Amino acid sequence: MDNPIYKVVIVGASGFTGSELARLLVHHPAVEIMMITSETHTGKPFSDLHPQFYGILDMELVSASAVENSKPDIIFLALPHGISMDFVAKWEPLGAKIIDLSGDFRLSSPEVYENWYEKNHSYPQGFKNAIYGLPELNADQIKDANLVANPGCYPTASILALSPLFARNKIQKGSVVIDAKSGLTGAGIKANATTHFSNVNENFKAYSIGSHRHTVEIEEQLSTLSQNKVTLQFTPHLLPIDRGILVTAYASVTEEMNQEKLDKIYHEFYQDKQFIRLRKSPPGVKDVRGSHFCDICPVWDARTQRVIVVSVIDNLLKGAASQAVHNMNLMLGLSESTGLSQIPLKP
Ligand SMILES: NC(=O)C1=CN([C@@H]2O[C@H](COP(=O)(O)OP(=O)(O)OC[C@H]3O[C@@H](n4cnc5c(N)ncnc54)[C@H](OP(=O)(O)O)[C@@H]3O)[C@@H](O)[C@H]2O)C=CC1
Ligand SMILES: CC(=O)N[C@@H](CCC(=O)OP(=O)(O)O)C(=O)O
Repeated sequence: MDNPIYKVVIVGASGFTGSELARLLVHHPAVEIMMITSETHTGKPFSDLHPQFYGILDMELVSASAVENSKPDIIFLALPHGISMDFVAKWEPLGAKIIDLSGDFRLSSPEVYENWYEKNHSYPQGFKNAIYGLPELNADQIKDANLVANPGCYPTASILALSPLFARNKIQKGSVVIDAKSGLTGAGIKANATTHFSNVNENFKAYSIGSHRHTVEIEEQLSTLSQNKVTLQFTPHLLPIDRGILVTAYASVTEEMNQEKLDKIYHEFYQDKQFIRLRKSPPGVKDVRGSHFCDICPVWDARTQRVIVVSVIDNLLKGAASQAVHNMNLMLGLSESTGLSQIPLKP
């Protein structure tokens, strides 16, 4: 018997992660893109907005209201936070599996969400079913999920950098500092004063010090992993590049450490994780650009007695779209790597 072809819908296809989803799904052997939506550009061919798809995906963009009668198997929500939640509330009864790329269902409760996102949550019931979609940590739960909260881009790079140490409770309480840098596509497709060329070009700056919403996402996941409440420092920076995140994480440890021991901890934790590449020298963002890889380099600094871990991802892929496809593969019982074999694009 032939393998089934699953029908997918991309909601918010006019944005950056929506178009990256389309790029991955066009050639995915187990799915067919049945619908792509936009409210602002309804009626236009997708390739008018994203000319790289000319002759490949010229399908017309339709309003999201068309989804209700379309019986999809998978719905990807590539919408801003605060918007996604209404679509989840409306579409959960349709029976399709939903993968939400926004932050609306990533946290432990509506109260935590409202505190960090400074807005009311319109669908608190959704938290009961949502599974945090980081395949390296939660694959078994993702397989059975109907609603997956795809992780944030900074949290993906940060959590993966530190998970092996937290899982074994090797980190000294209160010692973690995460210094993170992101390319501009992390801010979405709509231009604003911060992303204006002359404010970004040849510039480099920190933002949201002590208050970025990804802080609590990282803390919650590492708390669950270590079964201890984690509080950490997280500082994001805006890089004048298109895509890529580089995290440098610093921590003190609870026991005698050396490089060999550190390497062993990381190799054991990630031994069967095909998209984690442990590197001997610090990776750059171009080493993973356009791919689903997360490259990680853990270093022991004997002089300062600290662990320093560098990790890199492509924010639009491992930080968003390819992670969503990885989650879809798990939810559909497909091989995890289906459609995710892109080699990084360098230079
Ligand atoms: N960019 C990144 O690196 C990452 C993004 N994410 C998250 O993924 C989601 C999508 O991000 P990204 O693609 O960058 O965002 P973009 O801003 O590039 O695109 C979002 C799309 O959502 C649609 N949209 C906006 N408002 C509404 C609305 N009220 N109703 C319906 N549709 C709306 C818009 O399409 P239209 O106006 O055409 O309908 C827009 O193109 C966000 O939640 C983001 O936080 C997560 C990880 C990384
Ligand atoms: C460079 C940049 O602006 N990055 C975004 C985060 C990226 C993202 O989309 O995060 P969520 O999915 O959690 O919204 C920011 O700092 O707000």
